[in-house]
Amino acid sequence: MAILTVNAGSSSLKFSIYPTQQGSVLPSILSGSFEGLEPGGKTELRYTYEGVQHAEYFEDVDQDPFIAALMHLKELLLEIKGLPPIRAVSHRIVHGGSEFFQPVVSTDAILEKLWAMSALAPLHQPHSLDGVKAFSQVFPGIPQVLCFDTAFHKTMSPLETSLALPKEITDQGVRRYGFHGISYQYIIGELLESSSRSRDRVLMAHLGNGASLCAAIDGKSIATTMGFSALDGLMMGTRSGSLDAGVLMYLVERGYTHDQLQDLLYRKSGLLGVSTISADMRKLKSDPNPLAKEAIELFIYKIMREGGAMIACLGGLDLISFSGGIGEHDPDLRSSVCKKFEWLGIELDEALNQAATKELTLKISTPQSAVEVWVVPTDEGVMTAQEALNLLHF
Ligand SMILES: Nc1ncnc2c1ncn2[C@@H]1O[C@H](COP(=O)(O)OP(=O)(O)O)[C@@H](O)[C@H]1O
Ligand SMILES: CC(=O)OP(=O)(O)O
Ligand SMILES: [Mg+2]
Repeated sequence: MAILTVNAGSSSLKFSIYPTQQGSVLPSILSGSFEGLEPGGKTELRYTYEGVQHAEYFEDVDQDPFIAALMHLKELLLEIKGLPPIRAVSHRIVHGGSEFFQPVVSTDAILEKLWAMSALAPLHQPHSLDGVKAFSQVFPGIPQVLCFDTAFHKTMSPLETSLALPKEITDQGVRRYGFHGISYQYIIGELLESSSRSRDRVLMAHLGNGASLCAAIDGKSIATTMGFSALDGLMMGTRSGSLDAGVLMYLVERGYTHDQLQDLLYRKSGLLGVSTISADMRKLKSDPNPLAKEAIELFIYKIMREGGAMIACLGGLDLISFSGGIGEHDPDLRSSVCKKFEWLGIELDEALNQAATKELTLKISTPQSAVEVWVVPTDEGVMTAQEALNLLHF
């Protein structure tokens, strides 16, 4: 028996199949991702099955690229012979709102409530829910488990989640929620196994296409940079991060519609908007255009600025970790961020930093560093598989 996990990120669709045995999740036998899921773009499917890597490229001009990717995944799973029977599909769902803080088995009533939250995470929620619908059709009668990114942050205090708005607005559920929770739950689990300082004042940085920071004490989230929606906090691949609401009023006065604002803030800002070149850190690093450098500098500056607030919430810092596509693969970025926090007594072992690979959770600070620095390759897949198994007990 096995669990299929599906993670619809903002720029990618990741999937894995994990066999299970006597209540345990075994290492994945098939895993892969669709990248470049932008309208009109070229989609790249990479997957590994039984240790062999495969790559395919395709263009779907007439369809939403996420829907096209879901269709390809469906075909791939039907094509590959010898896969163990899928007993559950477990989905990462970005927004659970004020109601869903535990994994649940999907029902029509739950899906309807989650659809209503799409405007709060427009790059994710519709894709995830389309995924649930698609896989209910491919695997009829198989439970579809929904795991929420917001759930990990349920331990945040009312002070942290409150917004200084009139009560009639906050009573509607307008508050800070926080995201990347499935990733943070995995990261803190790795840190708890690896470091004696992981119960102290910990700052986790999830830096992918979407990016956020989470402050944790005793393994629990106490503050995070994303808020009501997945727009808040750090600068991201195509999202602005924290923004003075006065800018929105200025743009509305100049005729911007809701859809134009959504497109501007979620899809055209961040690294892409500032650089005018790309949302992909790899491309920006190799581009001589000064705007690419400017975008990277601003990305790092925002981590320092928001990180400072998180460290104040923690009352100091004992451990910082880097995860996500950028956090795991970019030693220069890690080094630049650590330099900004040198005043805390952080000392990076540059050789270890350069050597950190995607596969290993690794400490990259020197023994005398006042703050431990770790690279933790996050794994939202195994976390969602584990949650499904905990819920369904097979
Ligand atoms: N070697 C690398 N160096 C710098 N950045 C990288 C590298 N590999 C991947 N990335 C960055 O990781 C991002 C994707 O991160 P990921 O966490 O997979 O995204 P998502 O938010 O879609 O889950 C890419 O946009 C790219 O900028
Ligand atoms: C919440 C979020 O931004 O997720 P991702 O980084 O996967 O896009
Ligand atoms: Mg992601």
